[in-house]
Amino acid sequence: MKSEKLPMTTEMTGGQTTVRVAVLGSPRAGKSAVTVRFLTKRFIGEYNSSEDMVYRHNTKIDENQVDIEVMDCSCPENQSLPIPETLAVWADAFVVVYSICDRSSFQEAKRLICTVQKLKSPSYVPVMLIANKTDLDHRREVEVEEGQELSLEYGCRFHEVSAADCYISVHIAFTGLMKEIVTMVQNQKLNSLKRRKSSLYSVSKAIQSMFGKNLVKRKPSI
Ligand SMILES: Nc1nc2c(ncn2[C@@H]2O[C@H](COP(=O)(O)OP(=O)(O)OP(=O)(O)O)[C@@H](O)[C@H]2O)c(=O)[nH]1
Repeated sequence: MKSEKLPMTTEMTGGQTTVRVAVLGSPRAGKSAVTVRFLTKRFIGEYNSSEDMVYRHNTKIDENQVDIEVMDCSCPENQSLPIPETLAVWADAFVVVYSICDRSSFQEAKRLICTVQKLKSPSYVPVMLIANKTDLDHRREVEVEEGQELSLEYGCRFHEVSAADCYISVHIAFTGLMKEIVTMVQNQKLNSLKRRKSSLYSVSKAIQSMFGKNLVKRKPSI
């Protein structure tokens, strides 16, 4: 994962929201396939996977125009890399992908969820666990119940999908996550606005008590 020079803030300017999502998982779990399927509706069989890739996309979610940035994090074979702190700061949410045909990718998914939650602690971070390659059910090594249990344990979303076979399963999963992030970003903005108004009110009150003037006629509605 190469993530040293990342912009570090979630933005909401005017009606435009930017949400940033990092896609993590074992090598060959299908991170690129899932990401590209969501963003382009297409399944592309093979990707150059030695570099982190940031995809940008603009879409409408619940009447909000949203800029989505998705970082497809590369993962060298046979290595469990630490998650860079810059990536944890950059991302508003994480998608953790495993393959239902590869138990080790499921174990790695558990490690990754645990790590991102620790890195973001004590803040809540939306995490979505994606079990990919359901079209290969005959080679299944991880049962659907195991994915459900893991998601319950860590309080994250869970979807089984096939990037190869089914756009709609990928679309439903990602759209749900996007909606959650947009709502979170909007609530954060609303709360900081409320805090600003209430601190302005406190300053006015302090000035009023110092100078005895009736500077504050009524509490601003927030
Ligand atoms: N049958 C099947 N194959 C898939 C699916 N998704 C991805 N693949 C295949 O799995 C292999 C790995 O997919 P990638 O999307 O490159 O996986 P990745 O996690 O990005 O891999 P790295 O970048 O190497 O870590 C490719 O051969 C894909 O064609 C799927 O849903 N079903």
